[in-house]
Amino acid sequence: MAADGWSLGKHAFTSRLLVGTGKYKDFPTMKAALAASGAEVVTVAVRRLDLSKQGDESLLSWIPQGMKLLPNTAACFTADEAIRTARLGRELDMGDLVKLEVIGDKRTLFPDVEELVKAAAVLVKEGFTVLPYTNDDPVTARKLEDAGCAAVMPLGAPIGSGLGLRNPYNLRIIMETVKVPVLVDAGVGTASDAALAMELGAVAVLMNTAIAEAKDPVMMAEAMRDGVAAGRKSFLAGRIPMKLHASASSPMTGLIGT
Ligand SMILES: CC(=O)[C@@H](O)[C@H](O)COP(=O)(O)O
Repeated sequence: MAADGWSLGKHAFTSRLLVGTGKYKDFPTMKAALAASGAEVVTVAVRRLDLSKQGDESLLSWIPQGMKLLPNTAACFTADEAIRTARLGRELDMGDLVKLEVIGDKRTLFPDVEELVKAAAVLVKEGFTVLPYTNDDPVTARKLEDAGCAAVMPLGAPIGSGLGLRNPYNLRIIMETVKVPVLVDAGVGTASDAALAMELGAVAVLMNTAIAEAKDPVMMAEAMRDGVAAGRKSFLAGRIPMKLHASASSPMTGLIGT
C-alpha cells in the first residue's frame, strides 16, 4: 500500500495514533509504551510540567527521540487561562502546535465550547496550529473550523472513562460537516474502540488512559497501534453494505443435482 500520510498545518505524519503522557506508574514504563505505540505525536500538559525538575526527573527527558511534542492546555477553565498556557508552551520552545482544552465542568471534564471557540480564534491569529478538544457537536465543530483550527478533536467519551465511542453517529456527522481533519480524542477503552473510530473515517485517534492504566501498558500500546492501523485499512477498503437477510457465500447456480 502506498504511504498513507496526513498532516496538521505544516506537520506531516504517517502514524494515526497520538498518545498522552499522564497516569503512567513511572517514566520508564511511559517511555516504553510511547515507543511501542509507534505514535509520532505525544501530548504534554503544560500546566503539569514541573520545570524545576531536570535530567531523569523531568518528564520531557523520557519522551522518545523524534516524537513531536503537542503541548496541551489541560486544567484550564477559561479562554484566558488556556491562551496564557498555550503562550507559555511556545515560550518553552514546544513549537506551534497546541491541543486546546477549555474545561467547563470538573466532574465530567466536558469542554466549555463558548470559551473554546473564543480561545481558538485568538490563538489562530497568534500563529498557533490549534487542535481543539471539543464535544461531539457538529455545530461547534463548524465554528472551530471557521475560527481557523487545523483540526477538530471531538471526544469519544469523557476523558479517562474508557467508555469507547458513545455517539458514533454524531462523529460521522462531524466528519461530513468539516473539511479539516477530525481526530477522535478521549474515552477510548480498548483497541476495538480505536479501530471503530478509524472505520468511521477519523483521520487519527488521540488517547492516554487506555494505554497508561492498562495492566500491561506496552502491550496495550501495541494493540492500539494495530487497532488504529486495522481500522484505517478497513475504512480505505470499504465495508460491505449491511443486509438484513443471508446471501450465500457460494453461488447457488449450477449446483450438481439441480
Ligand atoms: C492526554 C489528554 O490530552 C487527554 O486529555 C485526552 O483527552 C485523552 O483522553 P483519554 O485519557 O480518555 O484517552
